Amino acid sequence: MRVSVIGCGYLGAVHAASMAHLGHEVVGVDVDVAKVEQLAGGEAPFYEPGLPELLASSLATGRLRFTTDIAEAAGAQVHFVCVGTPQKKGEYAADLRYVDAAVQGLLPHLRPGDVVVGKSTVPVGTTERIAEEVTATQAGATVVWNPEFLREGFAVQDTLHPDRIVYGLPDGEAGARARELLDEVYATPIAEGIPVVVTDRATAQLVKVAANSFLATKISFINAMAELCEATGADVTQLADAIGYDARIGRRFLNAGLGFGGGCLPKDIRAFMARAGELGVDQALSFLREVDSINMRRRVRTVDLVREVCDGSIVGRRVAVLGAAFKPDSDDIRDSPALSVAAQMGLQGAHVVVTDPQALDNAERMWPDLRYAATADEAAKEADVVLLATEWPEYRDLDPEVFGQVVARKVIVDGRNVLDPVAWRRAGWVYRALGRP
Ligand SMILES: NC(=O)c1ccc[n+]([C@@H]2O[C@H](COP(=O)([O-])OP(=O)(O)OC[C@H]3O[C@@H](n4cnc5c(N)ncnc54)[C@H](O)[C@@H]3O)[C@@H](O)[C@H]2O)c1
Ligand SMILES: O=c1ccn([C@@H]2O[C@H](COP(=O)(O)OP(=O)(O)O[C@H]3O[C@H](CO)[C@@H](O)[C@H](O)[C@H]3O)[C@@H](O)[C@H]2O)c(=O)[nH]1
Repeated sequence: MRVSVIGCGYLGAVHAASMAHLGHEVVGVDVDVAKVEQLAGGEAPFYEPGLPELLASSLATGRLRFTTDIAEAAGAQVHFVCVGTPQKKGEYAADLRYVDAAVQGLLPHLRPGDVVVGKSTVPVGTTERIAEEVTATQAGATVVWNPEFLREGFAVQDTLHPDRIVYGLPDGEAGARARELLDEVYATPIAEGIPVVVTDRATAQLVKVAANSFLATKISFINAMAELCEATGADVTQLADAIGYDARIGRRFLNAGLGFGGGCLPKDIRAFMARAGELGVDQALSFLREVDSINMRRRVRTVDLVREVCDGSIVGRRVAVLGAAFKPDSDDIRDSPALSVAAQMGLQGAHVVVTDPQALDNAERMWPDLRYAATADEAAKEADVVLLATEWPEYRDLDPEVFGQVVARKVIVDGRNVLDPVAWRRAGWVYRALGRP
């Protein structure tokens, strides 16, 4: 099938390459000239394991191309909208200007029978508004919502083998026809037995933000327990293991530490709260305000913990921050807890040196005032304190004996609760963590 993918960022680039991999004829469209050139040349514009190989194999089939010209979307039967929906400046609400521009750009190129498939995360009600705009210009086109649940770092695997596929369809013949096309698009994962949940459009939009709200709540729940553990000398990692054995609770997403960041969870829970307010049901989501506060408090607590191990002042202290990305296996620094804490400590007078295996270029662009080093050893040279902020495997696997020779003082704050306190203490380190004695 011929498909277009509008917006080729973390979501769209993987989606475009994956659709070509599944056998479809794909044109990826983006307004960013440099990104399109990179993608067309087979180069991934960001770090995502497996994407360079998928791009290379999909480009080699001749079924995948990239362009900045939206007119080249003409002729595709299915148009995936994958542009960004960031948080508005100074507000909780989502900024829908990119979705609106993408749809406006697409309108003149739609033909009867075309299906516009929203994949971006949008406030409930957006689809219906867009559907009105689309049908006013091209009455024979249909708008559906097919939210995306991929995780960065696992984006290729999650796109090709998702946990579920959700179709938000309009009623009647148009919905039935769109479903046929989507079944054809996802024929391979469907044949693998991936469940397809067919809903109305409002439900599909809500499924996405509900899922992210649940994940954020689970993380903040365990981080709230970490606050209790800090007040009582208990250990949040053991607590998480113990409650996680209960199959109704589950251990995943109960890793306490610096909290959640990234281009999705923080802005999605805020946009959801804003939308609930517009709908007059803000009380229903008032708990998300607490989820957000617990999460942001972890960043403040981390700076305090570093101050504590510096005998009350970080002014002039050398702090090595291991990690800049919002999570391992990604170079994404959007709302990164690691950089947020690094910047705070810098503002408070510490000499901060940040390192990361993949995110240094992005970090330097966004936070030019921080100092950076290529490796953990370089960052930690003569450091008074090391803060593990993003749990990349190379930081989890550091040998405390060897690493101890680099630093000025053997003091480590484990912001992700991934190091073995016994091994680090045995090697002479002062080991501190969030929610752990
Ligand atoms: N990143 C993820 O893991 C992920 C997962 C699921 C859902 N989502 C959702 O997907 C959407 C995209 O997220 P992302 O992380 O890929 O963002 P991103 O910023 O990486 O990518 C967005 C892309 O859209 C392009 N763009 C903007 N306006 C355009 C236009 N008018 N025409 C064509 N291209 C345009 C930008 O240049 C950019 O390359 C968001 O709604 C996000 O919430 C993201
Ligand atoms: O136990 C945990 C699990 C995660 N995190 C943090 O939570 C954030 C988000 O992690 P994750 O959900 O793995 O990353 P994303 O790639 O942002 O994926 C989320 O956001 C995407 C965009 O909406 C969705 O598609 C995914 O399903 C959803 O997991 C990161 O900062 C993690 O460090 C924790 O602090 N503790």
